[in-house]
Amino acid sequence: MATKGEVKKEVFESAEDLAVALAKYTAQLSDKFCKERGAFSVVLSGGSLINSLRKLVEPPYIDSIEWSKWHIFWADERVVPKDHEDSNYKLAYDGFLSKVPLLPGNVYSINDALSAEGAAEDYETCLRHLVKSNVVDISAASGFPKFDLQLLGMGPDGHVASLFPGHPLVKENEKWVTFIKDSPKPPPERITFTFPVINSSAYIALVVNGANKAGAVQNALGNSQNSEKLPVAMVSPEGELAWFLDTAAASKL
Ligand SMILES: O=C1O[C@H](COP(=O)(O)O)[C@@H](O)[C@H](O)[C@H]1O
Repeated sequence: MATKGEVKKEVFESAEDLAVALAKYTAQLSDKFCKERGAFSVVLSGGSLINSLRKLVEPPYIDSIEWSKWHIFWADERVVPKDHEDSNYKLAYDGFLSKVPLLPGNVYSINDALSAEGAAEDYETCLRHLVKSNVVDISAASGFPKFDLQLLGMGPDGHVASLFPGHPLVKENEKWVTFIKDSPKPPPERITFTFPVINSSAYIALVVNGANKAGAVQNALGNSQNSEKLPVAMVSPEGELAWFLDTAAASKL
């Protein structure tokens, strides 16, 4: 287990170097949790993160990772059909999941036939079952599910999952999964993990590329003059937080 509250930060010269390091990090944690728990619960966000996972589908990882022990979840999902261009599931499936030998029953996507409220409730119910069957760990400290690894991206405004700056959902502290119908970034209807679920994680990798994100990175990690704490600055897992930044994203640090 990582040291409680440990924060690591690495800056990479290129997107390629970042992807190589992220694959190594993920593979090492997969090995650790598959040995310790017989399962590896992995949470994905959407967006640019998926492209940063591209090295995992290549040797040596494609052959060495125990893919059948992986269980895949989403930190947030847009309330659209799974074959819609805006679907985080579709993005992950096309770019990553379809290229590795996961068990289809271990991929927990939302029920796209439901409303935003219904889909959030349904996803939380699914998580509660998986906690009972020990597929997902539970945090003794918080009582919220404790995922082994959450792989999160961040928007230029500092949002993580679908928790946006200034939105009341950032303060939700009871629900595991909630919904938003007025997302400032389209599409407007989404479901999202709440901060207590994000912050109960054993490990979080925050993966950020690009100069348009440098301000939000500075808000979280640097000496920003901006007193408003962005959602990304509220990411503080029980275990380890590892930042994977390219030089452009780290340019204001
Ligand atoms: O809308 C979303 O945006 C964020 C950030 O996306 P990026 O393309 O700027 O990396 C993403 O993490 C989230 O899952 C997604 O729904």
